[in-house]
Amino acid sequence: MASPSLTTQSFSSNIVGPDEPKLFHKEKEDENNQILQKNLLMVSELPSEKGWLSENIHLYQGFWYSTGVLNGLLILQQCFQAQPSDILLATYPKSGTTWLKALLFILTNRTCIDNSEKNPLMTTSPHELVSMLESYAAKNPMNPRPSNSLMHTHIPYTSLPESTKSSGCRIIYVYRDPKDVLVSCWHFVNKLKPNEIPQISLVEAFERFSRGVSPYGPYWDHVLGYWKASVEFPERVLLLRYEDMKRDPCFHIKRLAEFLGHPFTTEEEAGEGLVSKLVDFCSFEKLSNLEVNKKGSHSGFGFPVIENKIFFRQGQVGDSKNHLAREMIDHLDQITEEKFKEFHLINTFSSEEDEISVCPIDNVI
Ligand SMILES: Nc1ncnc2c1ncn2[C@@H]1O[C@H](COP(=O)(O)OS(=O)(=O)O)[C@@H](OP(=O)(O)O)[C@H]1O
Repeated sequence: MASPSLTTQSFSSNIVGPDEPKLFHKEKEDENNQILQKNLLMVSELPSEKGWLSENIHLYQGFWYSTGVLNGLLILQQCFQAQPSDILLATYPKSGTTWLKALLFILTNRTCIDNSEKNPLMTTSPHELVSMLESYAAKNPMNPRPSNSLMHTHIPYTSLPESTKSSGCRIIYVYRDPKDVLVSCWHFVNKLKPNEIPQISLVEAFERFSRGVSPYGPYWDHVLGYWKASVEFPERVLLLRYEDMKRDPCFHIKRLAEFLGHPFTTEEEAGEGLVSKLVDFCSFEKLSNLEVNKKGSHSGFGFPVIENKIFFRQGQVGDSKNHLAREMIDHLDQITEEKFKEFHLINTFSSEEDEISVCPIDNVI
């Protein structure tokens, strides 16, 4: 039997609709601008560096953010109210967000998994179905809570709004080999950037990523924040690793369902049951080949139009070996070892790297 849905799905947004009186629009716009101005003043006093795209990024509470994201984060810290039934997916960028958004959406709406129009994932990007909190808050500063209880953020654990910790809401954190994260992020940023902005080279991206100066970086502190929380509050924070999920997705989906308090039934787990259907539907091959993800677009991250296809590239473990030189790989592995050693997260990525053939350094662009 299918388990009940965990979320009340409503695809309406909290943005003022077209029927609202013009005056209301104007007042709302003025209020939004006041909040923005106040936050910008605060941001202007923070340490800044050149970002991966054209604009500067700022150091706030030990992590780097673009101005728009930081504005969203400040709004969330000021007034976001989490509910105990909320489910928050947290990730460092390019660690499996799109995949987990799709999986969690289906997991919490188990009745609608099929290839018909009734399944929202057939026609809508996972990024539209599961809102990113900081981006939503920047657009809706007076009411920064999306209507769905399934939400996503890239914000590090230590900077999350207090209510996400005190409410007891569930947090699922996915992390991935930092070398693959760097390469995925570099490809993404260069696809996202407007034509008039020059590309960031991989060497430059590597240098900044290694120093921790990357969007929401340092990567290592990001992972450790959630790792520590999962050790302290295992009933509230679940850590998943992209590579483990690729190896045995069914096993980890079952873990996920149990963590959310809605384990699968024996029937759902068996053979071609719901678990394997769900895993197949959310696989890279299936999702990336849906019409909506090949041809569709949505707005977000401060961009009016983002093509859905740029969230799907290869979906493989270890692609970084095709881009990074041996020296770069060794350097990133060394940082990972130093940072993670005392927390027993050491060498979690070594098995993928044993038989790698790597790019000569001169070939890295
Ligand atoms: N369904 C599925 N299964 C496995 N892997 C997938 C899936 N969908 C997307 N991807 C790969 O995930 C990478 C994008 O990361 P994110 O989704 O975290 O990006 S973002 O933070 O939301 O921008 C990016 O990784 P790379 O291919 O290495 O660049 C995507 O290809």
